[in-house]
Amino acid sequence: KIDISTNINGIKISSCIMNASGILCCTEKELYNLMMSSSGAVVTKSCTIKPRKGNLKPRYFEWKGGSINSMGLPNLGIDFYLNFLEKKNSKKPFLLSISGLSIEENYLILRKANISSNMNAIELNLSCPNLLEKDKILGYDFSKISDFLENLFQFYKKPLGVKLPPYFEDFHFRKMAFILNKYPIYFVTCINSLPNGICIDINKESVVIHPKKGFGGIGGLSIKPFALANVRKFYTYLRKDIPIIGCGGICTGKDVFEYILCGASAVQIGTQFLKEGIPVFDRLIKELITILKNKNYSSLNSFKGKLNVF
Ligand SMILES: O=C1NC(=O)NC(C(=O)O)N1
Repeated sequence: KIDISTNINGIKISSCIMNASGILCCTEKELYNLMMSSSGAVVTKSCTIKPRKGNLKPRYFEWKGGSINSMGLPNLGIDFYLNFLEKKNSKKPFLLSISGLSIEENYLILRKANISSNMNAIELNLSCPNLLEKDKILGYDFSKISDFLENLFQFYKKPLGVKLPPYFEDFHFRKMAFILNKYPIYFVTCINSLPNGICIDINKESVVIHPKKGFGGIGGLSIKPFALANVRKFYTYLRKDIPIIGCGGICTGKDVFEYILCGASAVQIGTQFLKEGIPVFDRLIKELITILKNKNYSSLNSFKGKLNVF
């Protein structure tokens, strides 16, 4: 019997494969579909204090190498998601993603969330690259994050994980891990999209998305090597009791296996979920189980983090 369930700091997740925040997880129907699907958990669209329309369209584009997006956090507002969580009657774990446009807005949202009992954890998005109102990704401002988390954990005592942007230099991984290791961080999700790429349509000789002169977050196949590296680095530098959720370019069961091998305890599916829809979860589960069977592994712990290096 192959067991692909996982445990994120006490949150038991039946299957280690779930959706990534932002993909088909904004409206009541989308959340209901995810709740009834084989996704191990439901991660909601990052929300703000008020509903938000998001950036002008076209704001999403796919090509064989992945996706580019500048959605701009379109969402139904924190009250909608808290209300949905109160009403839901499913046992499936929910990660409520939040992304205030300012530190103060994050406090406001978290104070509201502090009252709700029906979510399993917050996924604090520190890495949205597509906000016209801001020129900096919070995840790259180490001193601001440090102050923010210091204040946040004075009043927020419920399970809370963070969603990080990609880092590229060892010094940055060490710096970020040093900050996170000071706090009761429930999990770390690596990575959000690669910020500010552009894709071009040579027929029109133009960019393919409207906002920010065509610059947007890159997701899908082409970012997997960077996402795997971020999982591996944080697995190396974070406290051993902080589980890592891998995200970025997962298209097959083999990709899921690679993330667990790097140290991830679970994975999130973004671009491929948007391309394939709800059936992606059953396909990835089947493919992962086949790989574990062929390798004679009975659970994720048989090989989690055991990446060989030369
Ligand atoms: O955190 C985010 N990452 C993205 O790639 N896009 C969305 C968005 O723009 O709403 N947010």
